Amino acid sequence: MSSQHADLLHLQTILDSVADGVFTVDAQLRITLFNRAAEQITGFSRAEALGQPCCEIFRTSVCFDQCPLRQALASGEPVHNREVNVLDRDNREVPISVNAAVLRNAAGEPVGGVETFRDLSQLHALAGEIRKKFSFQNMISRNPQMQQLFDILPDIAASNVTVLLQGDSGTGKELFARALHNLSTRKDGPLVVINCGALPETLLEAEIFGVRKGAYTGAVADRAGRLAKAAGGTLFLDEIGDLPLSLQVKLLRVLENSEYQPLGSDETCRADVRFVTASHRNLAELVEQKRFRRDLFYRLNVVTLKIPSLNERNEDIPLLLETALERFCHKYGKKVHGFSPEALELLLNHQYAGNIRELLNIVERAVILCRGGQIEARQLSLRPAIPVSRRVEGPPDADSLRQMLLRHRNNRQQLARELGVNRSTLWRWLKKYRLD
Ligand SMILES: Nc1ncnc2c1ncn2[C@@H]1O[C@H](COP(=O)(O)OP(=O)(O)OP(=O)(O)O)[C@@H](O)[C@H]1O
Repeated sequence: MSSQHADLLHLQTILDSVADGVFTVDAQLRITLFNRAAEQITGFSRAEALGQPCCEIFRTSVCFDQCPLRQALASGEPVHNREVNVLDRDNREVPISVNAAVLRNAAGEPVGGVETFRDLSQLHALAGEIRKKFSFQNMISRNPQMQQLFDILPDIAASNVTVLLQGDSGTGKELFARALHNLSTRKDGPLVVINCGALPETLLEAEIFGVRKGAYTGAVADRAGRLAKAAGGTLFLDEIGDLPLSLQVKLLRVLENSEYQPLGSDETCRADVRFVTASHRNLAELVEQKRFRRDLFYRLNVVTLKIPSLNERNEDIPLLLETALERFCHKYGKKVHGFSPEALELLLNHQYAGNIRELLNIVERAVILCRGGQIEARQLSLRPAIPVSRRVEGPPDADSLRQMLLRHRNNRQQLARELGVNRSTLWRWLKKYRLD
């Protein structure tokens, strides 16, 4: 046996004792070594693999446009921890993490490459289990405060009590409202949502309480309000802090004796709804400022659930990112397996002023832009964080808002996205400064 052959056998024995899959290629990307773990993960035997172009044996989702080996050979730099899927011999997809590096001869010239890879199937299965464990009614959180809310939600839902949800924009208040409805005895009835900040006073009154024909010019027929539409179910009043004082009196009456009168009518109707309300503003403070009726406040906050902002539960960011990635890959038919280490670093340290809605927007945009197997930092286009003071106080000053609106050429959806708020919040801000 030549000494070169003996060296090769030694090397093969060493490689076979490694738990990760390892193969090497020559300059033409033909397989020259293939260890036991590589056989187990791909299902191909060493005899089948040796001498074959690596893309015929090691069939990954990135072979033709983002091959880690080609990239390492082209740049001379190793590629680390790239998550891809490999098709095994039976055409089953196996998730793996890949590293690639250049092999050089004694003179330092590239003569081929080495790829090592780890089977992530078990890790993924475990991640799925963890996600299941921390999911509740379409909401995901491992934060102890949120877990406590998940825990008490079924009892609160069953009690039919009026619930006030307090939390910043994008924290999931509407998801909580839906969960309260779905877990209640009214689940087979309708869940009707109305945003009290999105309509001017008269329209809002007509929307909630309904209109009788002739109540005002244009009211040519009777129109049922959301209170009537929600009969037998739940009425979710979002941004209740924006309800004008005149309507607060009317709502109080419904809460006290279930009675109301549609606009332009003397007839008294009975309401059969469960109320859930939400506000990103502190209602108790609005009461002190005399902008919200104290008696209504006490009626609404029989049970108040405070939903923490995403900054108060950073531990949720990885799970949310992973779920969002899966959701948007499915929506756009893309195969993106993860985030590059730099992208992940940015995402984990970002201040999500728009909370979960902002996180979802960032991932959605990145998935749309992503061409390779993973999301890169440049696809995130993270805007600088909005200062905390602005987040809590509300809109930027009138001038800044006007300039931002101009910059987005009046496209409110884009502007709302930049500010990390929903469109109705932006609508209120524009109205406040008469920019609407
Ligand atoms: N815990 C969560 N897990 C997964 N997705 C979530 C979670 N919380 C919120 N989301 C998602 O984030 C987005 C915003 O949530 P939602 O509309 O419920 O927030 P909100 O507090 O009602 O916002 P706003 O006050 O601006 O109306 C939605 O797409 C929702 O599905």
